[in-house]
Amino acid sequence: MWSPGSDNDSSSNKDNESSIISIRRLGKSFETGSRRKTVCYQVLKDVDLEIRRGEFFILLGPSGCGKSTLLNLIAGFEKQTEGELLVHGRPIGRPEKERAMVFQHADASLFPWLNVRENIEFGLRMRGMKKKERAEISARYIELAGLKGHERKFPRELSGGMKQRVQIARVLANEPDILLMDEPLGALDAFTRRVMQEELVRIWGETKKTILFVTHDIQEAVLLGVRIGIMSIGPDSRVFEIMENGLDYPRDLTSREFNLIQKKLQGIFQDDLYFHL
Ligand SMILES: Nc1ncnc2c1ncn2[C@@H]1O[C@H](COP(=O)(O)OP(=O)(O)OP(=O)(O)O)[C@@H](O)[C@H]1O
Repeated sequence: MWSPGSDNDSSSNKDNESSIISIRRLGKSFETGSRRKTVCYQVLKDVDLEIRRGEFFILLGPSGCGKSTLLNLIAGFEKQTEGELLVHGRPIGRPEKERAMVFQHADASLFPWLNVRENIEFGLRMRGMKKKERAEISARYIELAGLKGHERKFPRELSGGMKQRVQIARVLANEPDILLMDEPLGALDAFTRRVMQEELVRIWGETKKTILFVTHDIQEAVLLGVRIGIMSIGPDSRVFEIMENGLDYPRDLTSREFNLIQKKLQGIFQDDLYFHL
């Protein structure tokens, strides 16, 4: 058992506390409609958020509030319309390997003609890394993601949970600083999802990566997050509250403390005030 923020970072406490992502008064709007009549839809407005190095941060909010939009901005897939978004103190340009995205549907991101090992090595090969070094790195992440013995299988021969493991291993092989996870377990059955939640906590503990994880599942948020950023309903969505979750890992879904946090979050979403934020 270990506590959030205790032994999860081998670097100094100062480093542990420092921000890796700084978001100030961030806004994002989209122009929609036809060429004749365009409508501006303001998804995010005045988002302020600091993500600490090495933390497991959850973005929690209902469908359509703008969680993926915020993740896409951090990934560099989209550009903000207002405000500031800094990673390592620098404005974000294009997508880079230091900020890696894990998508909900692994099928869309894995190459069907490559086996597990080749999929994991893909980014390394593209960067011109030598075969021996690639093999060492992929072996490490195959082991870490629990894929040993499945290296030669193709995506079509894998279960949903295994495909998600391959996606995570491939992302980790590129040594990102930040993992951006957009409902990565949303497409899995309940049993596999539970297993993968535990695995993710283990992988996070072993790699010390900063994880920004999007979900609309309150139980998942309490199970995984060190801090939980709660988003208001769109349009003009923002992170209006951040809840600290100091429960030790691995977390017990049946414990009184777990249920108290879960109930507190449920209360926020059921309160009439939430709909008028
Ligand atoms: N490229 C786009 N053009 C126009 N509108 C967009 C675009 N991308 C997102 N939106 C709108 O922004 C809003 C937020 O979408 P987003 O996917 O970020 O929400 P979400 O909280 O991730 O939802 P879910 O949990 O259902 O995935 C939605 O109303 C969506 O229609």
